[in-house]
Amino acid sequence: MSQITPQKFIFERHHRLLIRINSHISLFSTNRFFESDFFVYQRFIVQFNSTQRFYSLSSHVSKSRFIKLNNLRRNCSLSSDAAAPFIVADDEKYGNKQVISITPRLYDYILANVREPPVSPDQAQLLAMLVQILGAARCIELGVYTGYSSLAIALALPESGCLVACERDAKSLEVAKRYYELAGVLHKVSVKHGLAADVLKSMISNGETCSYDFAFVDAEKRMNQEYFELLLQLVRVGGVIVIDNVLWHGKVADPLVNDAKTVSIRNFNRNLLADDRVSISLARSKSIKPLNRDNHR
Ligand SMILES: C[S@@+](CC[C@H](N)C(=O)[O-])C[C@H]1O[C@@H](n2cnc3c(N)ncnc32)[C@H](O)[C@@H]1O
Repeated sequence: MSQITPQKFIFERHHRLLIRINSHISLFSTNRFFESDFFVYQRFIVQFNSTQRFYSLSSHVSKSRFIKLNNLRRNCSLSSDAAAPFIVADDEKYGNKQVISITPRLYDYILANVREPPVSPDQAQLLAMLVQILGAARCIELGVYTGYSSLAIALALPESGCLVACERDAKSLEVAKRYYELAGVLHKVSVKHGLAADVLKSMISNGETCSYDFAFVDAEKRMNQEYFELLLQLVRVGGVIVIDNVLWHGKVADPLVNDAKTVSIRNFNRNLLADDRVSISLARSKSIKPLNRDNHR
């Protein structure tokens, strides 16, 4: 149950977020800025080009501060050692999550592949916050595992909301369902056991196009392009699609790494950059998934 805590207390941890949604989304957390400065962006947030809105969740954050913080981050990043390895720690304090330094090479990759690199709070908070800001009622998650991120989404949904949670591994789903029940959100979650692409295709055939507000993609990385195309049909204009771990532990920026998964993520990132159907932003997260989860991808 401790996994639920960060989402439950999302508004009580004094994170100040400024989120701008017009041609892109910018996110940053002012009070966590300094401690998290050296961790990488790893998640694309995709929004359909439509709305011209401005959300300020903190009246204390001015635009000039935004610019100042961005400049500072840039200086810090550029001062890091070119020869430093990407992976700098496996920190017990953060549940043995792997953290990554921004080296000049990775930073260059970020600059070349995103329209604006923002800063964000940690993963589940970001998902829950996006769901709340969007006023999302219908969401999709691809890749549930034991339910951590889907729980964050389900908790942020209204009582009448619905999350389609898709996972190919039945055992993981059983664990997830136990936590949905314990958290009192089981009624909001429609669990789909199967391959994500097949589930999305059947949702399209069932006439569910343009009926979802939000999607989180965290399943088979090599399928990201296909998931994305299917989700573009299911998520409404103005909706948001979040794609996990697009920097792939920094490997996308390493020309010496050319395994199939890395190449496919690299190609997907490049395609997304050129895709004018959507606005994109790359959100930094403080932590990367625990190493042992890689076995499930
Ligand atoms: C990184 S884990 C998801 C973690 C989860 N989103 C969370 O934060 O707790 C990836 C999951 O995707 C599932 N998966 C991988 N390929 C899949 C596919 N083609 N269809 C459905 N699920 C898939 C794996 O079984 C694994 O449980």
